[in-house]
Amino acid sequence: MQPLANITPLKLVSRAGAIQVDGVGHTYRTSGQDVVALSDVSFEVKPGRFVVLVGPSGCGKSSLLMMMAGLRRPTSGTILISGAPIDVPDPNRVGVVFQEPSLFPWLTAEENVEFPLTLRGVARKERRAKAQEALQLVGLDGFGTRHPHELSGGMKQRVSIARGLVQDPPVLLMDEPFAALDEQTRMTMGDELLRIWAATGKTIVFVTHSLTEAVYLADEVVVMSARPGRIVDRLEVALPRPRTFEMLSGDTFGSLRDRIWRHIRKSA
Ligand SMILES: Nc1ncnc2c1ncn2[C@@H]1O[C@H](COP(=O)(O)OP(=O)(O)OP(=O)(O)O)[C@@H](O)[C@H]1O
Repeated sequence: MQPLANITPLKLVSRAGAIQVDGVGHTYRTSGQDVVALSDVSFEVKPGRFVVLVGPSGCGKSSLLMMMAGLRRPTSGTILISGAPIDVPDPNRVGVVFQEPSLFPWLTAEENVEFPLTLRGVARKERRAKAQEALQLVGLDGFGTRHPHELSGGMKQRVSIARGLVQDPPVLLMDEPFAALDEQTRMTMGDELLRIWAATGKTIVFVTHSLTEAVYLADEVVVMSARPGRIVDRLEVALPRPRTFEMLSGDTFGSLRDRIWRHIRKSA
């Protein structure tokens, strides 16, 4: 009989929030010619990590995010979210925030946040309670009855983040969410996002063109080549948390940003 010490204990590991991208490629078939956007992209994200994707314009970052959100099918390879394939959007597993907040102008902030729950037929009282909780999380307590035109750019993006979080998905995908904001608001929103991330423990995959934003936010930066996008580097950001403004001028920060820039310059 096998001695007990040699038996590997069965590990009950929760895969909620884990992302596995395996050999993913994507080709857009247009009437003129095929556009190979991505080729053989593989990486894993452990639950609760903050991963930032960077790469030259047109390298396929948004396409990759759309596939991770179930909004597009890979031409090759597989994507697992929380251990299962993602073939169609599933707001219970993945929340998505885009560059433009894309709020309905005729709905209040609260109603915009509630919208995914309204689509699912959730009762009004429960919808309202969840929307208020999400608005509180993004720092918009008391602004629920305002319409989008009564909110600043940063506040609108907060509403959009609250909408992405309202169904409490373990994964949040963010495609250049702060790109349209002025620099000061963008910095503040970065800190706000880190606060929300720390409070919720979500897995976040965040796309940006800003190398400073990438290093400031990330546990890990994944660098992609020019189209067809492939992964050319993965950098662990070994800066302590909470991140602070002072870190931006430190040597560690500078050398990480330089390393990313060297890849991007080579690809451009
Ligand atoms: N619907 C489409 N039909 C044809 N080609 C497309 C389509 N969408 C994207 N592409 C092409 O696929 C490539 C990747 O596009 P994608 O938007 O994913 O890149 P990106 O890295 O997010 O770009 P950017 O950083 O400029 O936002 C680009 O060459 C783009 O022109």
